[in-house]
Amino acid sequence: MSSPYTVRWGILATGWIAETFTKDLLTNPASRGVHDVRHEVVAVSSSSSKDRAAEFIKKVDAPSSTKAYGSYHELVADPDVDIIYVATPHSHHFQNAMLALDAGKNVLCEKSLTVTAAQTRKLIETARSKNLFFMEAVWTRYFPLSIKVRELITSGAIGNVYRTIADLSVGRDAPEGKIDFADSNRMVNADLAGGALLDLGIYALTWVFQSLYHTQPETEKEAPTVIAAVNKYHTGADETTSMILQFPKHKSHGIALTSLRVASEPDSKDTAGASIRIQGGLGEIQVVGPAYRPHQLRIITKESDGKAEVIDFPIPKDEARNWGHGMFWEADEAARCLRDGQKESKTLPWSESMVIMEVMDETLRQGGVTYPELISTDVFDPQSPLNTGKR
Ligand SMILES: NC(=O)C1=CN([C@@H]2O[C@H](COP(=O)(O)OP(=O)(O)OC[C@H]3O[C@@H](n4cnc5c(N)ncnc54)[C@H](OP(=O)(O)O)[C@@H]3O)[C@@H](O)[C@H]2O)C=CC1
Ligand SMILES: O=C1OC[C@@H](O)[C@H](O)[C@H]1O
Repeated sequence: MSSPYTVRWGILATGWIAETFTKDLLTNPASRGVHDVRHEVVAVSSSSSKDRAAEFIKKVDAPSSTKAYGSYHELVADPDVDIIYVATPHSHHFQNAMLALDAGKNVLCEKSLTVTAAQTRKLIETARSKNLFFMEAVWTRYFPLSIKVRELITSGAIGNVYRTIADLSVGRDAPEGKIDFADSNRMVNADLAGGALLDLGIYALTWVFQSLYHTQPETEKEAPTVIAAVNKYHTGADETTSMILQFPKHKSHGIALTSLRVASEPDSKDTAGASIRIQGGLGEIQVVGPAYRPHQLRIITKESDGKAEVIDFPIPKDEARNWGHGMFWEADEAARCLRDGQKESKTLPWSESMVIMEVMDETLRQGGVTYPELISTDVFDPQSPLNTGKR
């Protein structure tokens, strides 16, 4: 057997998801049955300080040879790095991903990809013109569970899919009209592109798009129209957003829901029912667990007489590190694309990221949500405070 293709990662930012993703990178791929690719973490950068990057390296138990940088600029200039993982708040994604692409680096960028569709367009154009790999890190798409759902749909297991209802909401309602996040928290802070839609609604949309758009034959791809209802929080960010997406030619509807007030899973024990229901003429696929990290499918078809076939999808753990979150599958996808010279992932192509961003743009427009110029401009500025960390 040939040796696995190795990808050398540079981690941009040192927050919660950077830590989770990097720990996944450091798991043994064999623990999830993967033998064709592997990952090395070669450098970490923090806009706060070099010490913070060094602490992060220790915390995730990365090799001692991993380089610590005190600036994003140094990271993107490192010739040993093949691909940069952008793990800053949404507000920063456009400038940070541009910084990396501009320096000739491939990029995996956290969700939501950008604040505006125009920013996403600019990133795609830049990746294309520089012949670089670029992908939105919607990790859920790469789960074996998601692959199974797409297979079930395209094989006709539930007939034509006419409707998908998907919800990702976290119940953080608090007294006196407040939400249980400090106003400075990235979940509600407009300066960090906070709000339910960009942070959580993207997952509800992911399920609508996987089931009603991605699975459409290439020649029949149809972008949806959207009607949205949006409640705004006092910070200006959206707190509850509901969208009806219509795909007229396909006669299908997607209902994507998100809220910071009510919970899609009030007790986290699956008793509230499936957070995603994909409904076809011949049956239904129910996706159980939070929309970002579901763990079970229930397939109910007319043929099975209403009896559900239940399939569990546990997240594999690397026993040696006592870790496994599920973000490694998207990293494996990025590695395979790099190995095969593909500049975009077939599982989440640039065109689809673009249409999703357009739906989010339109939703925010209908809801009257606007973000500051610094974070919504599509003019790249290497010296933007978003790149230098001078806050
Ligand atoms: N895929 C998933 O499951 C998840 C994805 N996410 C996504 O990851 C991104 C980051 O989220 P998360 O890790 O929770 O955020 P954190 O606040 O925990 O971390 C963000 C990091 O970005 C850097 N940063 C740079 N400028 C700022 C600034 N002005 N304010 C705050 N942070 C700044 C900091 O790193 P430094 O100081 O080192 O530069 C900080 O640690 C978001 O886009 C979010 O949507 C988040 C959670 C789960
Ligand atoms: O991507 C995410 O998934 C998990 C949520 O808790 C988090 O807020 C969000 O950023």
